[in-house]
Amino acid sequence: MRLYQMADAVRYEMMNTDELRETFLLEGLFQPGEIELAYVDLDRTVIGSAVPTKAALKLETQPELRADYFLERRELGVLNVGGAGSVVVDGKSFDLDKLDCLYVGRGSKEVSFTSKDAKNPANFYLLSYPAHAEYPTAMVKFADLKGLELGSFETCNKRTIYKAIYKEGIKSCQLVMGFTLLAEGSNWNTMPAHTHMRRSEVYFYFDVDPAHRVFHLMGPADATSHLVIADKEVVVSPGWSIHSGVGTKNYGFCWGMGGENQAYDDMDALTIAELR
Ligand SMILES: O=C[C@H](O)[C@@H](O)CC(=O)C(=O)O
Ligand SMILES: [Zn+2]
Repeated sequence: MRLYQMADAVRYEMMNTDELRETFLLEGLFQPGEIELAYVDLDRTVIGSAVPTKAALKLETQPELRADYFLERRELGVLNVGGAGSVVVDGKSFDLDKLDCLYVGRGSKEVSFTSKDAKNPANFYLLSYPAHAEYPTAMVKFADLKGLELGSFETCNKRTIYKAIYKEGIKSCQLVMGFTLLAEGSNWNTMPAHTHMRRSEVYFYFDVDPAHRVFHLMGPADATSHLVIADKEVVVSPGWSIHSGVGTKNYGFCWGMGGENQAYDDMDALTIAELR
């Protein structure tokens, strides 16, 4: 498992492009036939991917966790952004089509991933945090999610927010997770931007056209930087950082958070005019 140590807002100010990318950006996830995992010291986040092809992939415990099994002290969110697949949790199978989301509760001993068609494999995005209690494993289908419409065509930020794991949805200890789809012709996410010191956030960009990129904005409001990112790359956003992006074309992204306070709208809002 790769280990990431987050920089604070002081070190951030001194970092060049390569250092920002090495610290805050995760590349190279979603390898066919593999499970990839990264451990981030901030909020003890584990970020990963599972792309099963012909054989099932098993979520094994990792030496760095010092745990008998992966979810001994953790909970897990799974979002499928690929072809149809299944997640089997302690013998119970959940079928996930594209944009279906699964919560796997603490204490689940065996988790494995399969694809229906190895030629169009499932792409499971994984996000895990420590958990103090067990909540039931539960799935929510994309079709059953009620979208929240935000933004407008005039400001190029028309998008729909789908909340899956949160206070009024699937229950969890600290994980809050959902995804946002940009309308065609809109390219700004999370603008006006915000911070939330109570939670760190992880942005996983998907459905980014291979010829296009998203300019992800980060940093404190008065000292922003950007990371140019391609499809299926992930940015870690500490509580002091804004997290917003503008694509050269529309795209989707999964947002997930760990920390305290699961109220989705617990955000410290910034005006556009405050940004530098
Ligand atoms: O804390 C919440 C998150 O930053 C996102 O949910 C914001 C988002 O998806 C958007 O505005 O497009
Ligand atoms: Zn946020």
